[in-house]
Amino acid sequence: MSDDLYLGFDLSTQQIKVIAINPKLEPVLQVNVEFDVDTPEYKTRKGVYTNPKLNEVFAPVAMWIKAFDILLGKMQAAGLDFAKVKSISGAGQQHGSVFWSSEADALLASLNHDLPLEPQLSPKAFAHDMSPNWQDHSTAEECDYLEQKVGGAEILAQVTGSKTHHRFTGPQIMRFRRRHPSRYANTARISLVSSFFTSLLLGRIAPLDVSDVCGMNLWDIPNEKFNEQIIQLVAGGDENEKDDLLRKLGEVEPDGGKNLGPISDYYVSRYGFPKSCTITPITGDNPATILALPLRPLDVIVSLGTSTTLLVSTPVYKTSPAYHMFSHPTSKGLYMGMLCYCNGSLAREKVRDEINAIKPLSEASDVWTSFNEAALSVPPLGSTVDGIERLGLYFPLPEIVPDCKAGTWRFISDSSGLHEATEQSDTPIVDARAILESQNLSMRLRAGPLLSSTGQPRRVYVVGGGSRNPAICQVTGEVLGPTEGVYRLELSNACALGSAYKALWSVQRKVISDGMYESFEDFLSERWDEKTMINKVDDGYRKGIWEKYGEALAKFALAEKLAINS
Ligand SMILES: Nc1ncnc2c1ncn2[C@@H]1O[C@H](COP(=O)(O)OP(=O)(O)O)[C@@H](O)[C@H]1O
Ligand SMILES: O=C(CO)[C@@H](O)[C@H](O)COP(=O)(O)O
Repeated sequence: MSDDLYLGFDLSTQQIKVIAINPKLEPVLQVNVEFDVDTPEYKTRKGVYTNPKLNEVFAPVAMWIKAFDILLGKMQAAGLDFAKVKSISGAGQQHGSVFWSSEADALLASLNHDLPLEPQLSPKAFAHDMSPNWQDHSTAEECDYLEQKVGGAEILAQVTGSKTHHRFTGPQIMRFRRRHPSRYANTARISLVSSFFTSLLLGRIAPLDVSDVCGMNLWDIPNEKFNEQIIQLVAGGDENEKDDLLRKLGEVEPDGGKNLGPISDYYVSRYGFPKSCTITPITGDNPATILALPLRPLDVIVSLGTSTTLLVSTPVYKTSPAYHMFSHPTSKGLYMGMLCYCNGSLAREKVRDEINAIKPLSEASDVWTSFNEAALSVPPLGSTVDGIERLGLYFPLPEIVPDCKAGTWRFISDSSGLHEATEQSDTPIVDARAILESQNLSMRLRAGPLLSSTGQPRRVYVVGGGSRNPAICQVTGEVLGPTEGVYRLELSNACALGSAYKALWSVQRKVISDGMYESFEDFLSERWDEKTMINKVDDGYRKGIWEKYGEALAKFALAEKLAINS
């Protein structure tokens, strides 16, 4: 076995990470750079800036480039032999856009290897210094306009895989054009975070990725092309404006395993990458996550990063305004179904901090100890002997699923129905279980139709920062009730890992016939060793408890309606 290396990067909300693997899929290096900590001069909080008055959330593009410079330096300091790197792929937080200036191509092509990247590209390579972030909720007007013009949420979902969403790139580009007309006019090309990162590695502006392009509300998934009606609406109305936006967006690369070309000479001279190192399209962080595991029908991944996402891989293109469909990142004919929640780990951290404020931590405990004790000390749904149950909704940020303003709502269910409740003396303790239950009840309510007739999964795989938490894993098992249990991917960087697998596959996939390659699924299943990669962290289905949560679904749906209408 050779000692070649394959890299998977991840440019996510709060950090940039890399995993290097060898051809046996074994990780040999993991390094990360945390934006708030390692690039403090940008003064972001959790990797972003917010403007609550306008519901805006955005991130400085220069910070990502600076963080990438730092990450490469850390990889060097860790002794990574860049000369052994055969291929690179990666993952980017989805939906964010980067607005390149007309100087970008020339600047990318003439990088001086004596200098870091950031001062050579920023600000001149960009028509706008910020990237709208997936947590942004500023495009209600644009979403309503597009939905009304195209004929409603169902039609948009059929065509683009999703109804309009505030964070999706089409509505975001439309708002950018209206608010910053001269910057839009000065924009030569628009990348997603994924193709922006591919461009940095290639030294030229890269095509959009086949899966990540589905997070824009612009791509006609069944017909595999941009939807010209929507493009024209986003671009401002006439044919010329439509063509201009199509030029700005550029091509979409249909093959997720494509060798896009060799790495830019900049990295060869500065870090010692081989000239032959290939760049494979960087995709979205969620599409890359499904590449980290050999998924079978009825398996779901729950990704517990800054966002919470539920992901399935399916051959059926069945759309609904309730969830998202994306083209699969490697396999034509397969699709990724997804639910995405804005209030994932940051909402859990808020409840955790409220509990820690009343229950000071002992030296031995970590920051999650009291939260976990609280979550597991309360019975399912906080039930009392006299049949009272408690539910809650915890949205410190406006939520995507359901589309709801920011707020916290607590409910009591008794024989007379569901009532909104005020805070009580045990509130933060009960909240610990209630927030985990409500996050899982919401997934169960909506993912059911994507799964079996009973809505019960075979396995739940948990990945991402929150998957290290045993209480979170247990409540996930209790509510979703997978028949084979809950498994944790031991490497918490699932999307970086899936990306590294994609880089390896792109180089080693066998040619089956003219233009046909060995599928990613076959390639991975042959090499993947369940015993070393995952651990069972919860038994999943518990008779009686799963059914109890099933009965609570209608009440939970009502609680959501009450919160939306409040
Ligand atoms: N033991 C833990 N329990 C619960 N949450 C955790 C734990 N460890 C890390 N996290 C959460 O994981 C989040 C980061 O996850 P990660 O997958 O790295 O996110 P991203 O890819 O979005 O940057 C943090 O917001 C943190 O709250
Ligand atoms: O908006 C979505 C998916 O639609 C988010 O999942 C982003 O892709 C950001 O992911 P993390 O930083 O939480 O990994």
